[in-house]
Formats: sequence, C-alpha cells, structure tokens
Amino acid sequence: MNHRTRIKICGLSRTQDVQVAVDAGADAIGLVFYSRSPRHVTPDTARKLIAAVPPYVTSVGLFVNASESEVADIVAAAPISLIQFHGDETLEQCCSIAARVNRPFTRALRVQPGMTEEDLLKYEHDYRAASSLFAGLLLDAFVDGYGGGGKVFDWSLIPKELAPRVVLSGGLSAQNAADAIVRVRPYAVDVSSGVELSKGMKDPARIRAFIEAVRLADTIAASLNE
Ligand SMILES: O=C(O)c1ccccc1N[C@@H]1O[C@H](COP(=O)(O)O)[C@@H](O)[C@H]1O
Repeated sequence: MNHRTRIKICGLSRTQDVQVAVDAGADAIGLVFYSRSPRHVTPDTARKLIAAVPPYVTSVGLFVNASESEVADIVAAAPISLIQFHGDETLEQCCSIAARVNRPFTRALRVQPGMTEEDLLKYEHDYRAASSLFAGLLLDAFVDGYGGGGKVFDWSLIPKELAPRVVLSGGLSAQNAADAIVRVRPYAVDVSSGVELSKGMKDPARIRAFIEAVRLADTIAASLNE
C-alpha cells in the first residue's frame, strides 16, 4: 500500500510562513514554547498563528520542561491541538500534563550513540501502555539545547516494526528527505532548521522544497514496494 508520509513544519513564528506551509501541504505546524529557542513564540502570537491554520491541519505546541500550570495557561490562551514534549519530562509528568489539558501528545526521544533498538522499543511501549493520550514517539538527535539543532542521528537504530509509527526528525532537509523516507519509512517527518535561511528565520522556498521532496520520496518508496 502507498504510504503518505505526514509532514510537520516546526518552529513557525510568522503568519506568512504558516500560510506557505499549509498551502504547500503540511499536515502539522509546530509552535515552540521554549523561551531559550530562537523560534520561541508567546501565547498571544501562537493564537494569531493558529487562526491561520485550516481545519484538519494540526497545531502542535512544543514544550521543554514546562510545568503543568505553564502548559495549562498556554493551552487556555491558544487552541493547540497536540502537545510535543521535547525535554527531560518523565513519563508520569507527560501523562499528567496531557490529562490536565486534555490533549494528545507526542514524546521526543533524543537518540544518542549507545542506545539500542530495544531501548527505543521499550521507551515507546512504556508510553503506549501508560496513556491513551500518547499519540506517538518522535525521534530526534541528541543536541545541546534540546532540539532544532539540525543534527542527524543513526537511522539504522530504528527498529523496522517501530518505523511505521514514528515521527522522524533531526537534521532533515530537502536534500536528505528522500533518503530518510526510503530508508526508514516513518509515519511522519518533522523539520525545523532545515527549512530556514538563518536560525529561527523560515525560508518559504525551503519549506516548499522540503514538502515536494517528501512527496517525491513517497512515490519512490511506493515504486520500490511494487
Ligand atoms: O525548534 C526548536 O527550536 C526546538 C527547541 C527545543 C526543542 C526542540 C525544538 N525543535 C524540534 O527539534 C527537532 C529537530 O529539529 P531540526 O529539524 O533538526 O532543526 C524537531 O522535532 C523540532 O520539532
């Protein structure tokens, strides 16, 4: 069966970039609520950005080690549809915060050398078992500053049975999207710095090129299946 790889464009902070991403076919946009990120947005800006998102496109709120009340305040101020935990939150904290704000969530696992396929499988299994709000595992490279670092990790660590459920991220761009999709066959891909001109400044041409590269990769992957 042909798979349509879902696409999230993360770290948007201007309405015109949200528009470009949505018009080009993004399935999700990501808003970063981590104050140390160059892509950080306030709840007020987030509300304006989400107003430009049509129905059936997911507005993801990305948090790094935020408290339950911080997340609750932001969700009350801006209609985020899904939470992405990208810090050192424990399983219990993720489940508790998601339940408090009644939102599904993805959990980022920042992959480091030395981790094994079994580690990744167990991590995902534990979250799946713990909460019905758990929507899936996101795999990123381990970088200083938690994320948005443009670093690729070793994709061969991703177990074959896990790949169809994961969001693949970390150092993706139009240049390596096809390779990533054909090799890993993830459920979705997530990109931030790979569609920027400079840190925090999205480039419409790179957003479009990334989405086109993913679509082309889907057709290549489908032809390899035949
Ligand atoms: O984008 C950020 O600034 C960010 C900050 C803190 C944690 C995560 C962040 N972004 C996420 O990082 C990965 C990889 O990004 P990149 O494509 O390598 O730049 C991605 O999942 C973003 O959602």
